[in-house]
Amino acid sequence: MNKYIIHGGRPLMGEVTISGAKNAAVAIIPAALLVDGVCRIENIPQISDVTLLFSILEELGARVRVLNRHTVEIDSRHVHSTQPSFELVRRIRASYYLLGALLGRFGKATVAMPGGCNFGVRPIDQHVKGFRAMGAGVTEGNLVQAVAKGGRLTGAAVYLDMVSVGATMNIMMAAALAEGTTTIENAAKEPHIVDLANFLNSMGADIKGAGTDSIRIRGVEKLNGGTYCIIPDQIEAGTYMAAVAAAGGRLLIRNVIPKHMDCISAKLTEMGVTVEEEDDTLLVSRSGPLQRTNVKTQPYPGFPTDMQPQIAVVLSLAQGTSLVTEGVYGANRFKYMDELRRMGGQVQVDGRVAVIEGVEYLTGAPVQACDLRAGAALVIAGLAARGVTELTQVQFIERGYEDLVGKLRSVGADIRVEEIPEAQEAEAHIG
Ligand SMILES: CC(=O)N[C@H]1[C@@H](OP(=O)(O)OP(=O)(O)OC[C@H]2O[C@@H](n3ccc(=O)[nH]c3=O)[C@H](O)[C@@H]2O)O[C@H](CO)[C@@H](O)[C@@H]1O
Ligand SMILES: C=C(OP(=O)(O)O)C(=O)O
Repeated sequence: MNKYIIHGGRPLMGEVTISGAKNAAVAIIPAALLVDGVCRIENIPQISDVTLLFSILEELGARVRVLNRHTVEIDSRHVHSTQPSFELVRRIRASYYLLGALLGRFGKATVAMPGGCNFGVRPIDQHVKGFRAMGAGVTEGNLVQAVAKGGRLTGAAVYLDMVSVGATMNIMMAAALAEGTTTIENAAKEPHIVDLANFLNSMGADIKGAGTDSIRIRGVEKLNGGTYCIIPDQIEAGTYMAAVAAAGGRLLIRNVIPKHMDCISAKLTEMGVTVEEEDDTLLVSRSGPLQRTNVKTQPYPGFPTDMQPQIAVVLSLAQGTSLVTEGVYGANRFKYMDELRRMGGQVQVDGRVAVIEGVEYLTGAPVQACDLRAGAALVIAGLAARGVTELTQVQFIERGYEDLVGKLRSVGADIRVEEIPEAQEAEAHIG
């Protein structure tokens, strides 16, 4: 296991290039199982969730050929299993997409309940409701088993009880090869929903309305191979923006879709950060003091929950008192606040609301990542803090950020990876 050692207090200066979007890639890779041909996928981020999905697909019989750092070819013509192994599936959230993809293509799937960041219970009842509406029999337990009546799903009208990214994408996948038309109402509108629809359409699907709250999928007989390039990662870009806001400096962020960043740019601008947009870049700088503001996380185009910990760290350094309301998950997404307190953050959590009294500076300390974005937020805190921060449990960060340490080092951050000796690791586990 590794840890990150961060010497804080250096402004970030230079350029950083954003990788492909994690939450698009982790849907598009399983969606390649729907394709009876070869998909060439470009701009794949090099993150551990992606590596794990490749292993799962290979185990099912798909051929995954890595062409270069960011391009793969997936050939799903010879898939021979619809039951990925429990051990692999339970490590990531996105494995729920295996259900929609396998059920859509082969009429059956047996998949363990997914893992991912632990924010308390993360049910998949809306996914299951959609599959059942489309004529699947579904049994739930540690394993979710789904079988389409007559071997093929039938198009249906699905109204989601809450806006769910996962359910919208999973139902879209299942419906792509169903008999007839499926509609999803109250659908999620995140950029990765549109990206998945574009991927499937480029392979021959007939999906309209992605990016609105009403999506219509006309089932087709077959999807053929093709080439697709994944969108840039909104949250990775937002994380670098938050890092400049907290540590100061001036960063040119390349390979972004500025429209996707509006919800984050608007908040940072309110706080006194300068954000200048060009075609596919953002120039972000902060020299003066940070101003307080309130943030509430919401489905897109609202402020993303996956940026909540990072913005909270920035607000912990702003003048005055800010409120951060977690509108998508519950208080469990505030677990990292204990670690921020160790660094001198003045924060209190009351249910879904965190009250943040800005402090003049944070102080480096030994802290632990409890999930992916919490880990990224603590890196940002470490970059801005006085002194040295030692961050452990960084495997969470590596689930979703490609080479975070290398990219930060290239813009002047003093951060390095250190291996934790086995003896120390064992001690930490006993403690
Ligand atoms: C792999 C992936 O893309 N993960 C993202 C996805 O997670 P995920 O797809 O799990 O998130 P959802 O949008 O489904 O969840 C939104 C809310 O709805 C609830 N819910 C969801 C489905 C369901 O069947 N029943 C139910 O009650 C969830 O508990 C949560 O409170 O979107 C989240 C919200 O943008 C992001 O934080 C995650 O990074
Ligand atoms: C919550 C996240 O990921 P996952 O849903 O994969 O756990 C995230 O990307 O912030």
